[in-house]
Amino acid sequence: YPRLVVIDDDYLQDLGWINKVRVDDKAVKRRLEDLLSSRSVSSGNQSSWLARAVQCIDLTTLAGDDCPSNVFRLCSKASFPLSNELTDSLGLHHNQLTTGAVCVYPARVADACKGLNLLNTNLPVASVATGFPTGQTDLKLRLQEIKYAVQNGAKEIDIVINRELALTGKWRDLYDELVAMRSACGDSHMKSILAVGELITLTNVNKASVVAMMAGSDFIKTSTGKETVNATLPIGLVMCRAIKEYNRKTGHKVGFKPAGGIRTSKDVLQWMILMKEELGDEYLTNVYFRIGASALLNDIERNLANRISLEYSTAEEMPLA
Ligand SMILES: O=C[C@H](O)COP(=O)(O)O
Repeated sequence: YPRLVVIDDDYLQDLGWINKVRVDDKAVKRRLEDLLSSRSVSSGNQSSWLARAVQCIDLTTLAGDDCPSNVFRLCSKASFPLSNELTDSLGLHHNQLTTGAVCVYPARVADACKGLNLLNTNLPVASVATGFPTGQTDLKLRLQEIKYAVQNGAKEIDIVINRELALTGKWRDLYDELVAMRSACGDSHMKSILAVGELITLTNVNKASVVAMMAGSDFIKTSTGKETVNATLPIGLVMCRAIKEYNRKTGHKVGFKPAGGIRTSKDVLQWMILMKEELGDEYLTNVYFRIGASALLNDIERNLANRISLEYSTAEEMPLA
């Protein structure tokens, strides 16, 4: 594959690597054009790809008016994302398909755990933390927030990185903060949100990805969904290459989570093609691939229903999503 990320041969297993990275923006554009024009999912395979996409969704609600009842509804939807008719059409048992996780604010983690428990579903609860979405609080408070979410039952913590440190090139300080966050997560997985829309250059995206992985992130995640620019394919490609390079140099496999603005079946199929082509089939499973999305499931349901009945339902006909 063409090298998009250039790292000097004499790199060390330390932050010296970061200073030697640059991304060729034109090569990123070319690779994506090539990928999207030469690869597609055949019509006959789209239903199974979309079912797989459902399993990778971190079904998310991150709203100011979240409350126990809508979090319970989210948990129900995550536990039984498709109607019986749709699961039958996919040849699956009714309780065989769930989303990858539910994702909520720290104050709603206990509600989500209770809801999933009532539904008898063994799905992880992911919590955003560290002053999500901006991260603009003291480090001590950000670490306390992680611990609060973990104590309430979150098995995955979606932290936000400190953008000031990234934008001013203080990669060592960023690394130190992330190591402290990793430690606060304990046994829970850490997903590091880079807020790529605020990092200005693809080179910064690559550097932030590498620092986050070096600090022990289980996943790197594009965005909070609250920035002006969220998950885009060029940014995703750069992050995938960082994951690949990191794996090649260290043997560690880090997961990837695009999030923010992924709303249609067409969008998600493009992301899955990117995963398959850049990182391989393992990155089409929810062990290594998650999609942070609040509205995507609705469109997938409508798309699958369309394949059965040849009628594209309205969003209102799938109200729970
Ligand atoms: O992490 C998840 C994102 O906040 C979801 O963003 P979205 O509402 O654009 O799907």
